[in-house]
Amino acid sequence: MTQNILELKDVQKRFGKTEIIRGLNLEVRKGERLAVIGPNGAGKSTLFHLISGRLSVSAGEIWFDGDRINGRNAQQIYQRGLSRSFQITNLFSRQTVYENILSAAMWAQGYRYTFWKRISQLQPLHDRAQEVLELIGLAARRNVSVNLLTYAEQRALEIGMAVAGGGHTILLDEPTAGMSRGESDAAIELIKTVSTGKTLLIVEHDMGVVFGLADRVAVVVYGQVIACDTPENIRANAKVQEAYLGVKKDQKKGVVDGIA
Ligand SMILES: Nc1ncnc2c1ncn2[C@@H]1O[C@H](COP(=O)(O)OP(=O)(O)OP(=O)(O)O)[C@@H](O)[C@H]1O
Repeated sequence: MTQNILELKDVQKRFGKTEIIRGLNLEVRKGERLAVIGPNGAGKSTLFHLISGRLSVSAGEIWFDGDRINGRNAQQIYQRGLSRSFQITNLFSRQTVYENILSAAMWAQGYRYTFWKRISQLQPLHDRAQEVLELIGLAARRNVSVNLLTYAEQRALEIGMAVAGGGHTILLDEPTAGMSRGESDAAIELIKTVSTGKTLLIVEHDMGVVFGLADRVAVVVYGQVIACDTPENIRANAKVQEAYLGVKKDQKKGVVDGIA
């Protein structure tokens, strides 16, 4: 029997009068790697904000690990085991790599940054921060200010901060955006490593990353999931090819082959 770790039931999100998420249903299985793809503006990031508690739903239900989580705040959801990536803009750019990882681990435990001095006594959090540093390959950059890291290193740090809290489910929003092919390949390996034994949801535009990582792919178009299936079946799905790309297969075959 398949166990779902996350379920979205008829979720809606409006900004003012504009409906962005329009009755979205999605089931995520425990331990799977699920990629969320779709055209620009389809609502993928909004969907992640709803799941992680950064935004509240206008209607519908979100269930995570047996609990209804819509209505709970981001930290409560994080503490239940759902970690999401921090954007670069959320990193403390003048703090070191280590301090950023430690801050993320602290936040997951419910500490605020003002507890900084007392945290030196909290050895388990330091141990966790060191473990994550090694996991993401930044141990040698431990004491470097974040603003001196390369772009790829900053993205790796974001992933590290997402997993620092030890959540069993990880949300990553476009973790390879702006990377070269080589950097993306390294990021795929890193994401595989950090998500081993966990559930992963990833919003991703790069189809090489999607097909290199995902067990299943959910296609979001105009605020709804129009298909959720294995990469092979998504590749062959005519509805996806038309709706996702907005073209008929014979009109733009090369591009369709690109996604497929
Ligand atoms: N806070 C907000 N207020 C009003 N409109 C918003 C807000 N956040 C997002 N939107 C709108 O919702 C729509 C979906 O945005 P979202 O960022 O979720 O799409 P996306 O699928 O992640 O797009 P992309 O692939 O380009 O990142 C867009 O039209 C966006 O302008």
